[in-house]
Amino acid sequence: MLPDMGQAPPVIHWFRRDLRILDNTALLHASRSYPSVVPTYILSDWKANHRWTGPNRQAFLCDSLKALAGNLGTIDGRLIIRTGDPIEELGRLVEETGAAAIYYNRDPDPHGKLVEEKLARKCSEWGIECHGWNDVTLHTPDEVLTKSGDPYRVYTPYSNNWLSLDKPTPLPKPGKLDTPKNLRSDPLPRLSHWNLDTAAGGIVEAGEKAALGRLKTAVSARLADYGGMRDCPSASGTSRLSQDLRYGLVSIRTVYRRVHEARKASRSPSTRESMHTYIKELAWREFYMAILHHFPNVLKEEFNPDWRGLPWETPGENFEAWKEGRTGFPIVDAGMRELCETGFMHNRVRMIVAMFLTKDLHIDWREGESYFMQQLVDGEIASNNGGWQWSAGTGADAAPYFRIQNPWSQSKRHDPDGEYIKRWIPELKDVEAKLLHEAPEGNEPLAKDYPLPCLDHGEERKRTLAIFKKHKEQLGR
Ligand SMILES: Cc1cc2nc3c(=O)[nH]c(=O)nc-3n(C[C@H](O)[C@H](O)[C@H](O)COP(=O)(O)OP(=O)(O)OC[C@H]3O[C@@H](n4cnc5c(N)ncnc54)[C@H](O)[C@@H]3O)c2cc1C
Repeated sequence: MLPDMGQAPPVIHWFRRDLRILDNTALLHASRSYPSVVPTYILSDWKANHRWTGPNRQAFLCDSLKALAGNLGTIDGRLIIRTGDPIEELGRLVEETGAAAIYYNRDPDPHGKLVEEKLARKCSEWGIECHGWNDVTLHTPDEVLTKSGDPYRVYTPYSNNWLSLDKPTPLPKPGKLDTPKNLRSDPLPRLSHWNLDTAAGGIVEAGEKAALGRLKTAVSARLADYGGMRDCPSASGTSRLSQDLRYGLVSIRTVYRRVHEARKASRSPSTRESMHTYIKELAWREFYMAILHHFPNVLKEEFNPDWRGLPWETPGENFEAWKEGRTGFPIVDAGMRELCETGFMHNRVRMIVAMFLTKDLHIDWREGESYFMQQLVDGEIASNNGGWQWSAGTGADAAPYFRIQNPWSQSKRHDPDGEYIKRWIPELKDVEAKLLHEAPEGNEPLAKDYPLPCLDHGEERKRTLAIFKKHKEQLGR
């Protein structure tokens, strides 16, 4: 039996990475253009193993969908969940509901874009409208180009241009959605839907309300000293909004606007400077999305052609030790354990562990990129690829290959009292802080049950320089 839909046909809003009702471009347009909206989420049906995701992000997705279903109820909407191929499932839903259009916010990832192209073709076959909106970024990749119309390859000129553009303002909450009754929905998913077992225990709370709470805390208590604290992994000095931006629990317009207004209202030059620094981080996010858009080959190869074909080592025992936080380098191990236990790692430490993997263990950045995608709740293809290629020295505007961070001095500089290290490595809680930032003398481990360093940083640094130099010479550069 067809659902009771009254006279006018409904429209489908296809939720993807915009799991909120406030300031949601496509949802607002759908609700304004049609009297009734079918809010839909299509679950993927891969099982157990995925190269690009894992239990932490899926657990956060499950909880965010649950929160979304609740929020939709407040505006007479009902979340309809289906499972499988999005085009087939949307086609079925169009048939069942007689929907006149599909609305969605565009996905910046290459796979998402292919699906959108296919959907547009299908919608014209089905004789219905198809409306995609930019919502994930403040500016699309094609809005921020050089004077000659080319994509930027370097961050600073990109960000100068990006900062100079007028920013879109947040949109209001939609009115009533009046989702047709009697539509079938699959149940809200649990991890078992993907045959996944358990996720990390320390994942931040999911859902739009929690994300707006984090934004409020960031603006009122963290960003005034962002410039001073953002490199201190033991402090709560950053916004912690990355997973919220990844799933669209809060919109980038709202984040920008709140920070921009707080900055304007502040009389303190250092607060204003800090908030400006924060806004420039939002530009890094869009820079990497623009790189992925214009140069999708970065997912397969090095952005900088000079470094394609470098001889990486086969991952072995040391790769496992890196993943498990057992390398004997306390700052590296603390970061990897934070990742395991919370699905998050502080940015400064991400850089340290990524450089350690590529420059000390000589393991291909793609191995680290994939492992991060499986663990991170905020796993974002563009930022993750950008971060890994930056650390490996192979990416757009990357650290030059010869600037190899020393994990011991990084640790001393950014975690001088060892607070972060001791938080994640309880075996080291009684070790004097200064000993955490240098290779232990002789063959004495820092503590019982904590391993000796798995390598000599000085030696591996020399090897890396030699490998990169030889590769460059072979290319005749
Ligand atoms: C190897 C490596 C892998 C990374 N992988 C990811 C990833 O998968 N997803 C992800 O969102 N970020 C990634 N980053 C960037 C950065 O580490 C995180 O965005 C940041 O730690 C999130 O914490 P926050 O929200 O408190 O950040 P804040 O310091 O509060 O920054 C605010 C927002 O700006 C954006 N941002 C900040 N720094 C960067 C950056 N360097 N590149 C791109 N965007 C940035 C994020 O959206 C972040 O939420 C990676 C960095 C490295 C070095």
